[in-house]
Amino acid sequence: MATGTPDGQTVTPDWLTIDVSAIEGVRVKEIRPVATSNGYLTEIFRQEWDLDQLPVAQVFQRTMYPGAMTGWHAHAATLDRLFCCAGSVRISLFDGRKASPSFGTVWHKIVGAMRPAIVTIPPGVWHGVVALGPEPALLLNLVDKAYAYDAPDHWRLPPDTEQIPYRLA
Ligand SMILES: Cc1cn([C@H]2C[C@H](O)[C@@H](COP(=O)(O)OP(=O)(O)O[C@H]3O[C@H](C)C(=O)[C@H](O)[C@H]3O)O2)c(=O)[nH]c1=O
Repeated sequence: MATGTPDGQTVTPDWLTIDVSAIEGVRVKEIRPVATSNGYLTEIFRQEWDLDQLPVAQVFQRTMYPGAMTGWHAHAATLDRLFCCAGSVRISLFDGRKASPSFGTVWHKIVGAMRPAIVTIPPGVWHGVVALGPEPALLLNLVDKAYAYDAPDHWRLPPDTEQIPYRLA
């Protein structure tokens, strides 16, 4: 056999990814849909899951065409809680908080209708989302502070920025 590199472990025996807490404060809750006689029921968020202690101030839906991408963005004060309810997305994160133990870390999570999960992203963590696969992706965001139309808490970097060691594009 030619020399190669062996795969490392990526999932536990019950198929949970093993790199869940790579970035300080980022939480991932995998959710198992309940099969019913006429479809499925999937919970999205419960306070008692203890992902954070913050309110849900607004819920909005982001529709992404196949292949669409949001550039790198971060919030100074707002916590994002992302849930992909149709299609599939890759959420890429970069910890830009100098005081964080995971400062400088890049981490990715693929979620979607086949693998529901809610991902919480604290302020100061840069994120970019890419819609994967042939279907539009529907992303819900349950934020702790409602969007301010006149002064959005929304900071941006280009997808190929030198400041983050991962190219979204
Ligand atoms: C968040 C929001 C936006 N808008 C308007 C503002 C823009 O004209 C347009 C698109 O919003 P934005 O440029 O913020 O879209 P994205 O850059 O894709 O980012 C949004 O979707 C990704 C996945 C995130 O994680 C962000 O938190 C979220 O803001 O909708 C509103 O009218 N109300 C709102 O609540």
